[in-house]
Formats: sequence, structure tokens, C-alpha cells
Amino acid sequence: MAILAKQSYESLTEDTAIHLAKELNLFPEHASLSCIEIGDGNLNYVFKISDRITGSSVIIKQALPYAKVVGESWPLTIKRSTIEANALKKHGEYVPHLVPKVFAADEHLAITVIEDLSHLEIARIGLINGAEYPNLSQDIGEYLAKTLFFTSDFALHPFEKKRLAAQFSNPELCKITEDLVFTDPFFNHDSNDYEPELAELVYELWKNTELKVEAAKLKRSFVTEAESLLHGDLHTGSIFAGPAETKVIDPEFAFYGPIGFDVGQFIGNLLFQSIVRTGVKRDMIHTHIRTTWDVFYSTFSELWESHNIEPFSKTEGVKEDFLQKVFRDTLGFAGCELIRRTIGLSHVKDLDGIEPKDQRILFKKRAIELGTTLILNRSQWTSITDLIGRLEEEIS
Ligand SMILES: Nc1ncnc2c1ncn2[C@@H]1O[C@H](COP(=O)(O)OP(=O)(O)O)[C@@H](O)[C@H]1O
Ligand SMILES: CSC[C@H]1O[C@H](OP(=O)(O)O)[C@H](O)[C@@H]1O
Repeated sequence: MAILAKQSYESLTEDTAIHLAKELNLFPEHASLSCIEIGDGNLNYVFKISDRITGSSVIIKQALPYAKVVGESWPLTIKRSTIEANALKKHGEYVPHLVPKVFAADEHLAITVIEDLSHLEIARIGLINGAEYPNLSQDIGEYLAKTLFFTSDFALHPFEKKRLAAQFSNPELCKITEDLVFTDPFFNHDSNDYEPELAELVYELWKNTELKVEAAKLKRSFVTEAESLLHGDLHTGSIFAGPAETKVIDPEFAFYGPIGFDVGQFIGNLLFQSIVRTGVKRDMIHTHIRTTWDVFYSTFSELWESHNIEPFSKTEGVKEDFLQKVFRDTLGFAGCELIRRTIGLSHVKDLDGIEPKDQRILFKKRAIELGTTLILNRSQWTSITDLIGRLEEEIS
């Protein structure tokens, strides 16, 4: 929706962001505003605007017409901003306590005005620094179950489901995932990025036909299975966390896709922490992984029993078959995430921040091997205990 008189795009600066905040009446008339750009992601500007008098603040996020991490040579639709604002609002209907408030959005300027969450920290950074986040996996399990159930054919009239699927058609952002997650890392592609010490393992991966067949199946599933309105980029850098609060941000990759993709991306990113930790700190990550799946499973099952409009939903075995399929997908997508964040474009600090280099290389080899195992074994492993058992075996 356009909320401003100005109907054409221009990229904001810290000064013009303040003007915009005034035009939108986001602060009292006599506010004394300051602004800093705090974006550390790959794609967008994020302006934090604060009132020196009251201390109140808001975030204005703006999409650039290209991928910030690469520059103008990689044009990218600014429509992603509208997708993001609408996904925050749609998911907010089901889990208002787990997403930020959206105060305004403008499709021409490609901005979303969002609640400032600076009292929390980005979960990836906190986890790297040893934060425990006791509610994180419970909250994300609930977020996943509710957003994914209520936007699926199990809860929506087919006309409404298909209307939403059309509204959230997001081909350019999906193409990024299709390339960077599901294709490039499995081939000798320019976008890949890995240390020479990993080359031998990477060449083996490229020659592993069995693995490539399974990766191709996962890609097909991502491209064709419009199960639910996904977040689409649910890594730990898209989650703000604190001792008692969790908020999911940044759903600009939202689209109708397979449920296991969101579950798998979150679990995949927890697996990086499993790889780099030992002892009780590692056990804590395994508890988060188990809790995420268990809460997702039990909440989704309860919603299935209480709110499912699909006539087959009461047929014995249908629910179990569906959730088993989601589990398989979850493992496979988590495996793809491990591989792409290790050898593809756009790494994670969980691994890249490890010093000394020998240790980093060892962990990266483990990430590639675990990713491969998850993709190949996803049909044999039928419970989260199978996954945790495999992780524990690795160390013993
Ligand atoms: N609502 C918010 N409150 C406070 N900081 C935010 C908020 N949204 C984003 N940020 C900051 O901006 C960074 C990038 O935001 P993000 O939405 O992930 O952008 P991108 O889409 O470019 O990855 C986050 O890591 C966080 O530091
Ligand atoms: C060049 S896009 C790569 C990568 O960036 C996105 O991450 P984020 O917006 O959270 O920084 C997404 O994970 C894409 O795969």
C-alpha cells in the first residue's frame, strides 16, 4: 500500500529517513530525532530513528533495487519489501507475540516501519557468544506450527489459500534460494566460496551422483510444493531473542512452499552450533533442536485435530504420514543449508568466525559431511532421536 504523497522510489539516507519519520507522524511534533543505518544483512538498509527526548524509537527498513552485498550489478525487485510487510502481518495474525509490530509500509518507497527490537539480540550472535535463550526453541516450534498450519490447505478454504499463494508469488527471491541453496553448491559454480583446504571434499561432493539426485529432489520439492506461507529465510540471523522473548524478522523470501523448508533452515542453523560446541553447551543445542521439533509436532497435531477442514484429516494414518513427510523434508533442507552456508555464497559467522584456521576447516568439513548425511539418510531416520543420536555418535 502507498501511504506517502511521493509515488517514486529513492533510496533513503539517514537525513531523509528522519524527514520520512516526521511525514509519517511516527513521533510527537516536538521530537528531537536522530538516525543511524544499522543494516548488517545482505540485502537492505535498516534505519533506526530515535527521539532524544523520550528515548522512543522505530525501525525503517528499505529494500534497495539491488542486492546490497554485491551491488548494482545484481538487480533485485523492490517488491520484496511489500512481501515482507504483508508476511509479517499475515503471520502476525497467528503469532502476534512472535513477530514485530508493523506500523506502516509503502510499496513505492519499498519501506516497512517496524517495532524497534534493539532490547533483544540477533540469535545467531547470542548463540555464538553462549547465550542460552531458554524459550527460543519452544517459541520457534510454536511459530512454525501456527504460521504453517493456518496458512495451509488444512485450515484455509481453497480459494483463500490460492489467493494468498498468488499474493505471495515471489519469483526473484525464490530464484536466489533455488540457485544459492539448491544448485550452485552442488556444481563448480562461480558463486561458490570455500577455502582451498576444503577443495578435495568439495570435488567429491560434486562427483557424488547419489547426493545430487537427492538434492535435485529437494529442489523440486521447494519449487513445486505450495504447502504453506513460509518465512523463506528462517536462519538464526532472522530471529531476535532474549531471556524471555523471541521475535522473527525479515520474511522477504516469503512464498508458498514446503513446510519442511522453514523447519529445516532453523534446525540447520542450530546444527552449526552443535558442530562448533562440546560438552553441556553442545547438549543445550541438541535440546533446542529436539524441543523445536517436538513443539512443532505437538502443536501442529493439536491444530490438525481441532481446526483441520480437510475431510481426509480424520482418516487414520493421514496426519502421521504428512508429518513424517515434513520430517524427511526438514532433514533434507537442513542438510542443504549446512552445505550452502559452508561452501556457497553467504556464509555464517558460526563457522567463519572460528579461529584458528585448522579448527575452522575441521568444523567446515564436519558441516559438509553432516549436510551430506542428512540429505542421504532423510528417509531412513524417522524421529528426532535418530538425528540427535547421530550427532552424539560423532563425538563419542
Ligand atoms: N526491528 C528491528 N529492530 C532492531 N534492529 C533491527 C530490526 N530489524 C532489523 N534490525 C537490524 O538490522 C539487521 C538487518 O536486518 P534484516 O531484516 O535481517 O535485513 P536483511 O534483509 O538485509 O538481511 C539485523 O541483523 C538487525 O541488527
Ligand atoms: C545475496 S542473498 C544471500 C542470502 O542473503 C539472505 O540473507 P539475509 O537477508 O538474511 O542477509 C538469504 O539468506 C540469501 O540466501
